Amino acid sequence: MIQQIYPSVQHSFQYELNKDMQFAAAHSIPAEEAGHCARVHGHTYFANVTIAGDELDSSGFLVNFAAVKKLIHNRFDHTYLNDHTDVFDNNDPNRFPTTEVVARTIYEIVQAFLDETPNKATCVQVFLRETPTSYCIYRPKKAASHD
Ligand SMILES: Nc1nc2c(c(=O)[nH]1)N=C([C@H](O)[C@H](O)COP(=O)(O)OP(=O)(O)OP(=O)(O)O)CN2
Ligand SMILES: [Zn+2]
Repeated sequence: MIQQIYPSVQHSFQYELNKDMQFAAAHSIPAEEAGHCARVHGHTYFANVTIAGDELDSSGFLVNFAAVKKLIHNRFDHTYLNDHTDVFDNNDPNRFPTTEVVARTIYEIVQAFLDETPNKATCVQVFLRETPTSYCIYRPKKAASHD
């Protein structure tokens, strides 16, 4: 699915960057309702990460494409997602490695990295395809306004 057009996300930033990547990983969903997905099985995940901002860094990048790939692909490719107990938890449905939770986790990893960069870009969308017929889009809620 790389090179497909993804749903667009509304924002008012001047720059928007998109990084496609894929990783092969196994998982199991530890819930009776998951049926055969409760058994260990694998997918080739396709992720599209959308990052936006107004400021470029000293390389003229919003963020280096390679850094985004390294964060996600290098961490999860050819692994068993349930083993990543720093981000997934077989005892907490909000942290089972479902498409929804993996998409949110990719957002959290990318945003934590961006928060440490000088130009502080924002991850505005993660599109995650798990199978040819199933995908999830995660978009963070906008920070609450206090004025
Ligand atoms: N909301 C969710 N539902 C399901 C998830 C999920 O992460 N979130 N995951 C699964 C399974 O892990 C499976 O990987 C995907 O299931 P499914 O799309 O049903 O896969 P199929 O190939 O069987 O799909 P068909 O196109 O219907 O053949 C299940 N549900
Ligand atoms: Zn699955």
